[in-house]
Amino acid sequence: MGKIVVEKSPPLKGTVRISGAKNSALPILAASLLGTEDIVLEDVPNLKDVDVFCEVLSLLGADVEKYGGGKIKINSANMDKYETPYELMSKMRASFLVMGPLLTRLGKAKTSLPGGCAIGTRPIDLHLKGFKALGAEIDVDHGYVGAFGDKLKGDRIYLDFPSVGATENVMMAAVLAEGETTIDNAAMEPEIVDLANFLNKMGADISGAGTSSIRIRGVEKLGGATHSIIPDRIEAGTFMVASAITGGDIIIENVIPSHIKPAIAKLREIGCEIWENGDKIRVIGTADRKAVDIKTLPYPGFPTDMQAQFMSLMSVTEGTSVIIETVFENRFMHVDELKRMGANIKIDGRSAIVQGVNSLTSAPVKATDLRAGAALILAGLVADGKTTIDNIYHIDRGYDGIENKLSELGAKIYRIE
Ligand SMILES: CC(=O)N[C@H]1[C@@H](OP(=O)(O)OP(=O)(O)OC[C@H]2O[C@@H](n3ccc(=O)[nH]c3=O)[C@H](O)[C@@H]2O)O[C@H](CO)[C@@H](O)[C@@H]1O
Ligand SMILES: C=C(OP(=O)(O)O)C(=O)O
Repeated sequence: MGKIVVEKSPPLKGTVRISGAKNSALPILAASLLGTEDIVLEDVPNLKDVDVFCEVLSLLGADVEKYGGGKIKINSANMDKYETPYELMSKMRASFLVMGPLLTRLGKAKTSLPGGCAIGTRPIDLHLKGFKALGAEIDVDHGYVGAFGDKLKGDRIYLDFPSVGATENVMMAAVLAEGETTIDNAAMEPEIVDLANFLNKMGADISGAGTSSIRIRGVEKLGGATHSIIPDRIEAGTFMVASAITGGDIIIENVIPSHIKPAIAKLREIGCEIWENGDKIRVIGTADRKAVDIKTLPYPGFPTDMQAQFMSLMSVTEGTSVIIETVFENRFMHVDELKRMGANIKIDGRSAIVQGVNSLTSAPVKATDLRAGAALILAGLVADGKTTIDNIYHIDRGYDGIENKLSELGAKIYRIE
């Protein structure tokens, strides 16, 4: 596995096109197990996570054909396996999203327990609570979790936290259950809406996605669909910060501005100029930035997946910023790496107190998780010298050609073996 090298770069200029959203593509790939006819997905991002998910689908017996250019055809008519092995599960937590579809379509599902990761323990209790409410028996044994139930029955389910994954898994399990299911305190992320739209195209009957109460009326079977994945709001936000941190002037294409409102609002508070025009956003950075405070929250609050990138920006913004992480209990792994580059950050429980410094210096650093990796790239764009980033497989999980896209905007970034 190579490394990414980032050198201090000029202000970024030009236009960048955002890829389809990882966090939509993965649940939609899982949902493709529910249909018995051809499914054609467009604008699927070219990511390691998508490759692994396609491997999982093939292993379960689905036919998966990749055409390039973000187009994938899936047919799950002959899907007959119900077990996902540890080897694939350990590569990507989101593969747990096959549980709901397998359970409701085959009456059984078994996968290895996902375990914790760098950003937190990430339990699955809410997913299991939902499956149980639909009538499934849950069995946890030898590191595997099984869910069994020949005919699921709709029910009213309250999620103690608006978990994105639990909302998706339970919604997918409920589409073929008998009767009506309501998910209360559901997650409201745009990716939930994209998944519901896709399922409805396949013949499901879901209403209320995008609100905190989702109603699913069970149907007998689902067919095929053609669907374009929505743009990745986190990739868009990352490029917005890249323009802000370098004092650049870039146009970001293929973005839905209403999906990324908190990042737009914060960048405006910081002093950047932002223009929204249809599916484009222009971000003009400035050296004269103001410190701001940030608190991550479920959608429509400030996304936890943008916290690390804003931490890099606040590290080189005069004044004191307080960043509070409320979604994951351990999502500050990037702090030590940024400190190695000269950032002045103190952690106090779930808060990071960032005292802006005039400049960062390059250092060999490690991407501890996906967004931490993005934050280090952003810091590298303004640090003196050459920053070498290791463990870049995290970055490849979720960014489609990030170094090519940044290079085209004038950044000095490349990969070495
Ligand atoms: C593939 C995908 O879409 N990943 C996103 C998804 O992850 P994911 O779906 O894993 O995130 P969740 O919304 O489920 O997790 C949010 C919080 O709920 C907790 N929790 C979750 C499930 C559960 O059964 N019990 C429980 O306590 C988690 O530990 C975490 O503290 O939403 C996160 C929160 O926006 C994003 O950071 C991830 O990028
Ligand atoms: C945490 C993330 O993803 P995942 O849930 O796939 O680990 C992310 O996209 O920042």
